[in-house]
Amino acid sequence: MTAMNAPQPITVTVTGAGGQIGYAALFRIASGAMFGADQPVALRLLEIPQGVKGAEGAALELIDGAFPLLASIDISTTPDEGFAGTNVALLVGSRPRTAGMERADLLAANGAIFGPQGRAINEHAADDVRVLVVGNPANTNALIAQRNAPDVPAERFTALTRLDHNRAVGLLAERAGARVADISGVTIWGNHSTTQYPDLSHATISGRAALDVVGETWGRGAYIERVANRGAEIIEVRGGSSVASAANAAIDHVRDWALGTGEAWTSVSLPSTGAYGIPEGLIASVPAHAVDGGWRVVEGLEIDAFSRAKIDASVAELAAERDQVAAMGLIPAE
Ligand SMILES: NC(=O)C1=CN([C@@H]2O[C@H](COP(=O)(O)OP(=O)(O)OC[C@H]3O[C@@H](n4cnc5c(N)ncnc54)[C@H](O)[C@@H]3O)[C@@H](O)[C@H]2O)C=CC1
Ligand SMILES: O=C([O-])CC(=O)C(=O)O
Repeated sequence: MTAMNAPQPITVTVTGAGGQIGYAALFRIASGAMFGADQPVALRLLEIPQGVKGAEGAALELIDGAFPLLASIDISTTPDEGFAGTNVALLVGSRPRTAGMERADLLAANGAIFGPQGRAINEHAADDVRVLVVGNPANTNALIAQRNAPDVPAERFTALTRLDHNRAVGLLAERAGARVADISGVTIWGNHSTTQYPDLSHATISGRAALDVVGETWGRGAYIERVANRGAEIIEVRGGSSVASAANAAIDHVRDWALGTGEAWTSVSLPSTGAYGIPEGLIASVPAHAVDGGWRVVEGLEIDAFSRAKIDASVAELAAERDQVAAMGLIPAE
C-alpha cells in the first residue's frame, strides 16, 4: 500500500558525483542518512564529460541498491540542467592541486568551475536551495559561487568544516578516553586549511572543562597541529585523501541544517555578518546551531588572547584568498 501522505522528494545535486567522495556519499543519501527514514530523495549527478562514466556506474549501482527512498536519478554534464529545481547542492567536484601548481593557479581553475555553478544555481535552483561546498579550497570556492548568485540569500552558501570539527571531536575523545557523545562545545574557526583553529576553550567532556581534562599544553599545542594537519596525515597513511569521512561530514552538515542541532553546536563555514570580528562577507568557520532550517552563530563566547590571535591568522588567510580571486575578476566588484 502506498503511504497516503508521502512527502515530495527533496532534490539533491551532487557535483563530482563520479569521483570518490561522490561515490561514498550517494549511497548514504539514498538510504536516508541525510533527511531521515521517511523522506524520499531525487538525486542529480553532475559531472564533466571525463567523469561521466563514474557517475553512470554509480547510478547503475544505486538502482541495484533498490533504495525505497530513492525517487529518481538523473545525470547531467551542464550546470543549468544539473541544478534545475535543486533543493540541496553539494559542490564536491573541483580541480585538485597537481605538482607544480601554485595556489593562484588553483584558485583560477576553481573560479572557472564555481563561478558558472553559482550562476546556474542562481537561475535554475529551487527557491529554498541550500549549498554546501566541499571541493577545495572550499571556503573561497563557496565565496565565488555565492558572489555569482546574487538572487540567492547569502546565508544559503556554506563550506564544509564539519570534517575538521568531527576530527577535532574524535581525536579529543581518543585522547581523553571519553565517548564522542560526552563531548560538546568544540569549535573550528577560520579556513578549511592548516591555519584553522580547533578551539577547546569552551569544550566540555562529561561536563568538565576539556582543557582541564587533557591539559593546555596538549590542547593548545599538539592537538591543534594534529587536527589542522589530519588531511595530510590521512593522505600519507592511506595514499589518498579522506573520502568516507568527508562524505560522512557532508551528510552530517546537511542533516543538521535540515533537521536542527538542538542545544548542541557544530562548526560551519558561513558568510560572516561581522560576528567575532570576522570581516563581513568572508565565508569563515564559526560555532553555530541549526534552527528552523537556518544557521545561528553561537553568541557571546569569550575569546581570550590566544584564541584571538589564532582566529585572526586564519581569517587573514581567507581575506587574502578573497583579494586574490577579486583581483582575478572571479567575484564581482562590491
Ligand atoms: N572540505 C573538506 O573537508 C574536504 C574536501 N575535499 C575535496 O573534495 C574534492 C573532491 O574530492 P574527491 O571526490 O576525492 O576527488 P575525485 O577526483 O575523486 O573526484 C572529483 C570529481 O569531480 C569531477 N569534477 C571536476 N570538475 C567538475 C565540474 N566542473 N563539475 C562537475 N564535476 C567536476 C571530476 O570529474 C571527478 O569525478 C577535492 O577538491 C578535495 O580536495 C576532500 C576531503 C575533505
Ligand atoms: O587535504 C586534502 O587534500 C583533503 C582535505 O581537504 C582534507 O582531508 O581535509
